[in-house]
Amino acid sequence: MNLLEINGLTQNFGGLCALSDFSIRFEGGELTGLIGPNGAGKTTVFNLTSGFYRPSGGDIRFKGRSIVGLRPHQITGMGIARTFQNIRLWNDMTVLDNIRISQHYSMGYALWDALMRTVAYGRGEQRIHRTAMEILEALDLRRYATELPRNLPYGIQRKVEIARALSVKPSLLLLDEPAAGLNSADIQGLIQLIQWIHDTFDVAIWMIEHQMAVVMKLCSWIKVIDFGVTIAEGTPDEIQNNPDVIKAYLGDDTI
Ligand SMILES: Nc1ncnc2c1ncn2[C@@H]1O[C@H](COP(=O)(O)OP(=O)(O)OP(=O)(O)O)[C@@H](O)[C@H]1O
Repeated sequence: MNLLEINGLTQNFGGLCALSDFSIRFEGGELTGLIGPNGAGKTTVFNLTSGFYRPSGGDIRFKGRSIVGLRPHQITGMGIARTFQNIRLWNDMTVLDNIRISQHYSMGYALWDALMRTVAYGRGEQRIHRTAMEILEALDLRRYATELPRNLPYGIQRKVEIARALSVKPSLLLLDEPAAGLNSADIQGLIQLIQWIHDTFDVAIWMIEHQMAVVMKLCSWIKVIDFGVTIAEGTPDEIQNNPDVIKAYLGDDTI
């Protein structure tokens, strides 16, 4: 059984076909890239996979089950976590609370427990706190636990967002332009971090990225879309030398 299987995914927005007949498979453990020029439909693919949009056509199966029509939190609960192109942290909550809140889908207790502060509630909260601290420790973020995200450098905010996604122990992690807005030193750190996450956790990573150095360094397989249509897929070498890809990006120049 494939971890993720997308077949014939199509998304129309009014008269605009943002994505057409998109298919991909993950067996588990891959580090795969999704690239394409601005407006190609990349984030649409992630929004569909994570339940933010309901597709106009096609199917998305995760661990053998169709997830079309499920709510984002249900999909997260099944094991797909994501980050966003524009960082979406709760700026009035501490870093620790940002991580804790993302895990509440798996609390294992009902509203009643929360209202009555039952033993199950207490245990659930302790487990959430422990997991959050472990993930902060693992990503070397513990010192920021009590800080508000808005007071942190952009590169650290990115890392916190990745930590939050990882804290739900996903089997598939979607990273939407993780290098956006980072300086070159932060980008080197990000490359190392993503590689470390991939080597350390049992997680497949699917990444949208405009920074070719990041994609080419990290991904063993890359899919390219343009105007919602898949125009190429292959290894970094194959993609860099693919004339259709070069044309889509730069006309007649190289990437
Ligand atoms: N909710 C929406 N309503 C209408 N049009 C949308 C919506 N979301 C995306 N689009 C359109 O769909 C197309 C694909 O957008 P998408 O954000 O998926 O592209 P992208 O490849 O992620 O672009 P970028 O690299 O610039 O982030 C664009 O023309 C965009 O304007």
